Amino acid sequence: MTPHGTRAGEDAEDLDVEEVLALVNNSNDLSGPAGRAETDSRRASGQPATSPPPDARHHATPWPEARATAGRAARATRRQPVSVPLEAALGLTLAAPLDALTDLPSFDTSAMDGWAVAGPAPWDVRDDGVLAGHPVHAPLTDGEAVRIATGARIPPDTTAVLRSEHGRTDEKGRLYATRDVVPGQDIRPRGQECRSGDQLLPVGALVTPAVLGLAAAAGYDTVTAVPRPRAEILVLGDELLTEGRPHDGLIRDALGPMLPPWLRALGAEVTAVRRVRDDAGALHQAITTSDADVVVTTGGTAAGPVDHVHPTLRRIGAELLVDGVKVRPGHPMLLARITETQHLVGLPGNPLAAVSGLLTLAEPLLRTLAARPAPEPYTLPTRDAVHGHPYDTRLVPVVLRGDQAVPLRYNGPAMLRGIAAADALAVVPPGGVRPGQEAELLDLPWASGGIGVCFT
Ligand SMILES: Nc1nc2c(c(=O)[nH]1)N[C@H]1C(S)=C(S)[C@@H](COP(=O)(O)OP(=O)(O)OC[C@H]3O[C@@H](n4cnc5c(N)ncnc54)[C@H](O)[C@@H]3O)O[C@H]1N2
Ligand code: MOO
Repeated sequence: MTPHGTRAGEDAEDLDVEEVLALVNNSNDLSGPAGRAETDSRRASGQPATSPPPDARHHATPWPEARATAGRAARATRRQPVSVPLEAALGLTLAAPLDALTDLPSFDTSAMDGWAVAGPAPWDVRDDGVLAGHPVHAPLTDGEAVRIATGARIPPDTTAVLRSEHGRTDEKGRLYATRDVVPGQDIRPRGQECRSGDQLLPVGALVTPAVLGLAAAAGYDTVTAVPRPRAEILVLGDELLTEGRPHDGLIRDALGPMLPPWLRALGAEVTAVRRVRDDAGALHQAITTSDADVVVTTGGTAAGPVDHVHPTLRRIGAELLVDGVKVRPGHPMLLARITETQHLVGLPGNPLAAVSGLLTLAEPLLRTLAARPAPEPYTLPTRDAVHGHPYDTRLVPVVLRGDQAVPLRYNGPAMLRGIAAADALAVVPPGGVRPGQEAELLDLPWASGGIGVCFT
């Protein structure tokens, strides 16, 4: 069982994601300005949630603001902490403090292979020995020694542990030390690392492989954590093939294979990947029957004859939080609140535009739902000049070489060749960057070396 630590009189089980996030990320002002306040006041006034009229859609959101809005969007969503077996907890955020369930070490322990000795040398060595995992041994009396292994319990009344390389026996089998013996040497006293009840890690800590080890050592079988947000992927497009080579105007679905592991790396549990034909009724059915925290659609965000995402969101009365972003590629991306507890991220169909939507909208949204801390922003000089868009931010695949970001070719919206070789995306402001100019970088989950590399 997992204990329920308390914080200032609160039951940890009552902590919701918002509180955990506040603890994880308390230096950021996440209370947020416009978007949230506007949403809340609209709700409070009882007005129906509606998308803006079509003629307002060209008022795309600036890229930094779109990310901030996505990061704030889920803050009001209450998600109850869950008890998770250690083997399933990697990458989650602790929703209760990790308090030691035992002293560590939980008994006086030998730090070395050698002898437990009592009193001054020489010592008569007992016939038996003490191994790790053995129960308590009979007390030693002065002048006695017993062979002992690293990790074994120290017999009562032991003065010190003599390492095997620091002892020699005479012809009568008596043991001598070849250097001074300091009382207590090479004994790890019970409670040296912690006492039962000590807080080992606070609420908000990320469960890393090391945390799993610490939790196990401290007696845990489960930890109390923020659950992984559940994401369902709806792949739209009648032109998509799931196998073989493109033919007769049909193309391979590149997003079906790419999105599930990417979303997992961003902290989501992917519950399903469903292919939805270009039919408004089918899309309506798929969205309204989903029980995922986040529905991710691909394609159908623009204004073509079979682009059904906007009309469907209007039909269900979804609240459009972001409707188009001033970013290239990916400008038709969108974020909507479809129920009190569910969001929809609409990724454009062009594959690199979809990646842009993942990093712009899905990443901050999932991060908030999972109560993960925001990555520290960082910049590097770009080796080469990168053309900018006149008004919009560009996201350009780069490889990191030394302390420089090297822009890659094949960075068009429909291309994956650049991103497949990349370490990061460079954020290129309107107007572009000159050679040697610093640009912000968004690490790709597998290149960052962070917990995200664990595609569990
Ligand atoms: N009149 C306008 N047309 C378009 C605009 C615009 O502003 N005005 N924006 C363009 C941009 S930019 C993008 S990006 C796309 C976004 O289109 P949709 O989200 O509606 O996506 P689709 O039309 O369904 O597909 C676009 C493109 O991507 C291919 N695709 C779709 N899904 C997949 C997939 N799973 N794997 C691989 N490729 C996929 C699809 O076949 C199309 O070629 O709109 C532009 N048009
Ligand atoms: O979003 Mo589109 O793919 O910019 O070019």
